[in-house]
Amino acid sequence: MDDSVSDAHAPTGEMPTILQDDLPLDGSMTTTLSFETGIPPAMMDSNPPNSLTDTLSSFSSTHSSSHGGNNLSTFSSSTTASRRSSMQFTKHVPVRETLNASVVENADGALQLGQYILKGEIGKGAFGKVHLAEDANTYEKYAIKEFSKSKLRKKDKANLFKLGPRGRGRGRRDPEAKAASTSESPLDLIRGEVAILKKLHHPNIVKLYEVLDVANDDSMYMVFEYCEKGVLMPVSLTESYANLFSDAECRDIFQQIVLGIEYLHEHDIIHRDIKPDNLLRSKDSIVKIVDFGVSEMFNKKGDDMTKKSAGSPAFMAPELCRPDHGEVSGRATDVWSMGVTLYCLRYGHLPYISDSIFEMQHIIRESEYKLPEDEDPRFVALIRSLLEKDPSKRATIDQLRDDPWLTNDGKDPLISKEENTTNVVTELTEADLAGAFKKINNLATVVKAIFKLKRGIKSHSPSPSTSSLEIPGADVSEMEKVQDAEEGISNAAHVPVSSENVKEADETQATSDNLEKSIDSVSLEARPEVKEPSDAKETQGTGTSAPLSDSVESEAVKEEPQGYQVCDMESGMCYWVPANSTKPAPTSGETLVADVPEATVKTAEAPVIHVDSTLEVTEQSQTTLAVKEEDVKVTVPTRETPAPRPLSPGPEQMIPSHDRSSSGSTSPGQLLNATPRLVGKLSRERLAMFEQKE
Ligand SMILES: Nc1ncnc2c1ncn2[C@@H]1O[C@H](COP(=O)(O)OP(=O)(O)OP(=O)(O)O)[C@@H](O)[C@H]1O
Repeated sequence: MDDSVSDAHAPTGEMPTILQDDLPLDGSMTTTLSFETGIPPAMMDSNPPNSLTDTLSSFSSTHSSSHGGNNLSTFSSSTTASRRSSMQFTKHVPVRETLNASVVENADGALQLGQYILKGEIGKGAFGKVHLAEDANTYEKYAIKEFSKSKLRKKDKANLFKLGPRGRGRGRRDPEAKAASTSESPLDLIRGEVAILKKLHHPNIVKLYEVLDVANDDSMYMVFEYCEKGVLMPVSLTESYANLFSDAECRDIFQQIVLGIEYLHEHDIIHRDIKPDNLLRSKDSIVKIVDFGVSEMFNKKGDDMTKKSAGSPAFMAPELCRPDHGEVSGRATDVWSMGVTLYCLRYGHLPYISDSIFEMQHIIRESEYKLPEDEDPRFVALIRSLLEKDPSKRATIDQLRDDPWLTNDGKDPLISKEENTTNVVTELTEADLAGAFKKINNLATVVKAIFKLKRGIKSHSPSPSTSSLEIPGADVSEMEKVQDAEEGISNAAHVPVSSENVKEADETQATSDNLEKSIDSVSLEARPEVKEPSDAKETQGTGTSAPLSDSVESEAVKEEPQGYQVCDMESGMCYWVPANSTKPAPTSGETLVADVPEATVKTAEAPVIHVDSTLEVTEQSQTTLAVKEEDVKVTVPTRETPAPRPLSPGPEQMIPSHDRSSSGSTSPGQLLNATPRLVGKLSRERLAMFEQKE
């Protein structure tokens, strides 16, 4: 190996021992190669060049047209060419893991973490701040993501009652590994992301350099390459982004996204949360795919079938917008999200807009988006092939390679697939996961769980009373068992939809010292009875809680709610709780409210009720968690009543396409059993509301 070629951006300091598993199989550690000329590192391995320059020039001459340079647009010929020359497969530097880091104040009064001088906050993630940092020795800039361990722990607690290997980037593991890890530390939520990022080496994937844990402190850190130009564009549900990209810029950006995703897919990694927010740009305008928090790595080559839903609802593929969706192709869902992203880049707004997750899911499944009449027909064809509702007919990455718009009729082709994907990604192993961080105490042994519900009643005042509460069956091993059964329930994406609900929740959250952003938010919304249009285009309608965008041609007809809808704001998954004559869940007082600390309740008359109270789990035994709280009962399935269905509360109760006549038989018990989540008892006010409605 030629170690003389180094990664100019790699931080200084001792390199850790390189595990076999960290070594790219293709020798990419030896290379600093032009992405434009794209010399495969494998070629370097098999035919070591006499000099790097020789190899570059000879290879370049045979690939001189690989990026065309023929693009007629000013952007492409000037900016793109120079930018591409700086897109490099730099030397693969293994991720360093520092377990006993400290933050100290240096002589200049600045905070310093290891060799990184913290320069200020540049963003906020779900688990903490993002800092701009500078290497004290090289002055190279980095983005350092800070994670609060306590937030992660709380998130993990919430996940105890959810399913499966979920959370931030847990890769799919083999059964043995899964069995071995019956419960995991809060840091496992990041361990999966770190483990995946360790494997990746591509110009369009953000580079993770180091992970630092500060002992006896709440913080841990991930050191990323700095993407100076920030996110591609802000996406809003209410406003259009005015600073639109030109045709050539759009093409250039989308080409880079295609190359990054091709690399991931080729190595059996599904991103699952592609959107402009997760696409940053370096100072050279190189697109960097970030945030592998919900990504998944498949063990079996080509097996991308997943039952998980993840990602932000507005970018979610139609096949994921069904609670009972079963297995779907992860690659196809990424392609859909790429289509939504491209639409945003081109027009500055989303193709499907609603501030209700329910409506969003409905229109994604049933409605069409609008395109300008004078749009380039090549672009129209491309967007249609990406936003194809049938995943089996949706464009594949291979097909995109020859797309006329993307390649500008062949004048601006992509580098070859071989060049793009040569850097081999090795399979994710338990060693990767275990090695990513030092272990901390098993969360399953953590007895005290803080469970908060926000109650800020808009049109109803609370009248608290006190009761002693019990949670039967909150046994972690039992929860593990139901995890698999619950596979169909969505995975928690870390970024909630930017809906009004979320905004309200956020506002309320901001007033609470204790509220933790890290834990999922849940919304309870009134659900209109939906008449499913036989042909979506024939039906005009309004949304449940907000007018839909002009760009949406059809959706549900609104009627008086006959129950309510429970939505996980982060995953976008909703389930329907009927309020019919059988006195279902709400009036029984057994069912509701959330598995997370923050909830809003919507009904037709009282649009939003914030549920706001705090539960403190004070004891745990095999079957019981005792909780003190006002008017709230928290419960999970008991051993005697295992979850009968993989999904809550069963397809016939799931919105929006079920037959309402068949939904009345759902009992609170069924919902409870099928939903191994924390379930709260309704407050008196809330119960009264439902009783009045009946
Ligand atoms: N590598 C980076 N370079 C420059 N800025 C960054 C980088 N990573 C993050 N940021 C900034 O910080 C903001 C928040 O980071 P991030 O996107 O990771 O948060 P998030 O999506 O809420 O993530 P998470 O849920 O993973 O914590 C970004 O919008 C961006 O402005």
